[in-house]
Amino acid sequence: MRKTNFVSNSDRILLNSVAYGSAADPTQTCSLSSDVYDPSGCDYVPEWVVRAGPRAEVYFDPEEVHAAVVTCGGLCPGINDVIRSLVNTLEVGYGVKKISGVRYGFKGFFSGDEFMPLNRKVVRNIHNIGGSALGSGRGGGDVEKIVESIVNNGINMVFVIGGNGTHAGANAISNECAKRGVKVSVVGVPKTIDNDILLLDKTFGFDTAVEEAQKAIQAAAIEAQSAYRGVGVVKLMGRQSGFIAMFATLANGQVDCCLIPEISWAAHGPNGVVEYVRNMLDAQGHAVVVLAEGAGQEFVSAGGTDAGGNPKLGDIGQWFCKQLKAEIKCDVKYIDPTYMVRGCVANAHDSIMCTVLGQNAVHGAFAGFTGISVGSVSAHTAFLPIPRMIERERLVDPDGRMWHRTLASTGQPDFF
Ligand SMILES: Nc1ncnc2c1ncn2[C@@H]1O[C@H](COP(=O)(O)OP(=O)(O)OP(=O)(O)O)[C@@H](O)[C@H]1O
Ligand SMILES: O=P(O)(O)OC[C@H]1O[C@](O)(CO)[C@@H](O)[C@@H]1O
Ligand SMILES: [Mg+2]
Repeated sequence: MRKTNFVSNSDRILLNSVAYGSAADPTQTCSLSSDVYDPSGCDYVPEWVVRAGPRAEVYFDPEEVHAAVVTCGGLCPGINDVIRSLVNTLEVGYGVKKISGVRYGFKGFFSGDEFMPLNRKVVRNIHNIGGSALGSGRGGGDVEKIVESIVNNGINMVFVIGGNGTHAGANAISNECAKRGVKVSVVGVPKTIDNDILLLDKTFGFDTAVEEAQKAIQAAAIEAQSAYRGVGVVKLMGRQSGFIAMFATLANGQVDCCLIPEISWAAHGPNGVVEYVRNMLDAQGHAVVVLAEGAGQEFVSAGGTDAGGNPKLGDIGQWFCKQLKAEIKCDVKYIDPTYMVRGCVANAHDSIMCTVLGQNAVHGAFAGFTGISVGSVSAHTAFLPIPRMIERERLVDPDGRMWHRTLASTGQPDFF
């Protein structure tokens, strides 16, 4: 480690960088109006978070470190970039020799699958392929068994790459280790194409997913414009948060209607989306609709949860196309790119972000932090307390400026 540019534990990053933020501002100290951000009416946001970076004093002797890396939940462009950055920083930056990759999510701690030995050579080119070199998975969040594995394998650093659920698991592991007096640093790296983690500027992979989604929307627009009364319908990922749909809609600029989980809408009736599409067809001859997969679940959800405890979704895209075909004369082309927006290599922006996050996660562990995650806050990299980040999913603010920009682009009305 070159002994330059050390960061002090007292260095802070301002979380709320806007003075007198409006009530709909997600980073404001107390939210009084938006029931999306805070049903109780007052959403406390700490003023500062700790600045990430290397510390002059480190808590661990690199010779004695056994680091484990695990990736959980759905895939996201850039996971391999993070793994690569973690390994490079551990090995080259600090001289760690023992790094283990845990296979297929949390259950890899106790499934009997061998850990994958990781070193600079193994990870050299993994960022050139999508997915997770370790395998990812849902389920297996058995904290007792995980901590037993940590103890039995002499692991003292755990890097957990995952979303809200994974971070809840990471926090529980950190707490259980503390309870048992096991000295382990558990550090998260937020991974979600949905961009649904509180307090962060943006999560890695989101940008790439939005970019990939452009291909689907562009194709839908071309199909719609080339057909007689053509309607292009695109369903994009976004379980509870509509960030991908909103950003992809804004970036594309040809979308007539964007439907997201945060905003309820009527399909039928004079103010419904079907009627709106009919009007668009009459007026301009074609229409393009983008739906987040979590939108309109009240019409299609059969209930139930997946192995990670996430709600199982009904197919709103298919359902919506069926309504269109039943009610109006039109030629519907439905595009559901599903996993294509996340099963790909990270773009340059995300790749760099992943490198920065991975490096700082290692700095955090060596500084002796545990139960923290690392993320971009006000354009700086910060260490954040996991519980505060996962109080709930981050959602699109229906009163926020980005959604209003989207409405200005599509020209859509309220659908109720
Ligand atoms: N409170 C918890 N304690 C222990 N483990 C948990 C907890 N919550 C979730 N987990 C574990 O974390 C795993 C990953 O969570 P989940 O499947 O929700 O993915 P995620 O990290 O939220 O990513 P994605 O954004 O893809 O959903 C779960 O499968 C579960 O095993
Ligand atoms: O089919 P899987 O792998 O469970 O993941 C699907 C979910 O994962 C996400 O991509 C989040 O990671 C959601 O947008 C989506 O609903
Ligand atoms: Mg989840």
